[in-house]
Amino acid sequence: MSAPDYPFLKGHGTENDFVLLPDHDGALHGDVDPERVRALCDRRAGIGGDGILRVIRTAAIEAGNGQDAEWFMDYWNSDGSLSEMCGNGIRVFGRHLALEGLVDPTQPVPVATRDGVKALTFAGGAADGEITVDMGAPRVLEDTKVGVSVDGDDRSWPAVHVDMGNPHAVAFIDDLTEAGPLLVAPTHDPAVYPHGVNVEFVVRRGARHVAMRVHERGSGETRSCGTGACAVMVAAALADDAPRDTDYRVDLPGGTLTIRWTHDDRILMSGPAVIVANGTTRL
Ligand SMILES: N[C@@H](CCC[C@H](N)C(=O)O)C(=O)O
Repeated sequence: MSAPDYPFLKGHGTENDFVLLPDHDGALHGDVDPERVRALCDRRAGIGGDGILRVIRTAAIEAGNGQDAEWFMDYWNSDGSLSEMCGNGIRVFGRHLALEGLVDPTQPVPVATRDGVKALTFAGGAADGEITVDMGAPRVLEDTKVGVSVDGDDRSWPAVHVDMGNPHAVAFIDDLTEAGPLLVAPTHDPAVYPHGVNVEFVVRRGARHVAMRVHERGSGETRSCGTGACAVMVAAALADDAPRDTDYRVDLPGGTLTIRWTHDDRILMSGPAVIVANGTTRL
């Protein structure tokens, strides 16, 4: 008997790339488990991606319990671990729902996640324009420290601890190359981050304009991280004593995101989201 063919799509948001698994009622794909996630995300033996977005109805997944949204973003990192939230992923997820006619892009679209419901607003139609996500309120916690080792030289920096539903450590540095190749996770205080942390390295580019690199928990260095860009904006706005409702431009290796911290303490993240392929997989 041949292996079943499962439907998948591939998409990205500022080159943070994902394999989408449409599994609307939780019955089509069988188990989505860490081993399968790693196989699908493998860039040589699989389809390749920084993570998996299972597209499932909130009613069909326990993590969706009590959330008021039809669709649940079941996000997995490429190493098979779960995360509470993915800022680029949720825009790609929304683009897919809109393209398939599963939601109405002329209205705000609620999407349930492990960090609660987020609302998506589409600037263009289903297929075009940026998508803005209301990411909710950031939590700024006590400062901490991160470090890397570059050619045997140990470097460390103070870091701002920002929780965007998932954990972040934001370090301001002088030059983005200072952080080295980021092939392994930067050192951090395990007492502060018992479940690991996403680490952002940031430089100033101008007024309300920064650039960053990120080492993501569970995925390694990626071309972009939406929650990371939000954490960076919060750290920069605090350092600048910026008034609320000011837009920051955040440049990442894979593109640009615009982030606003509103007067009512919400973070709005705007950026592109693209579906590039669909097909079937035996994985
Ligand atoms: N790339 C994502 C964040 C994905 C989750 C992260 N690696 C974690 O483990 O918290 C984004 O765009 O926010």
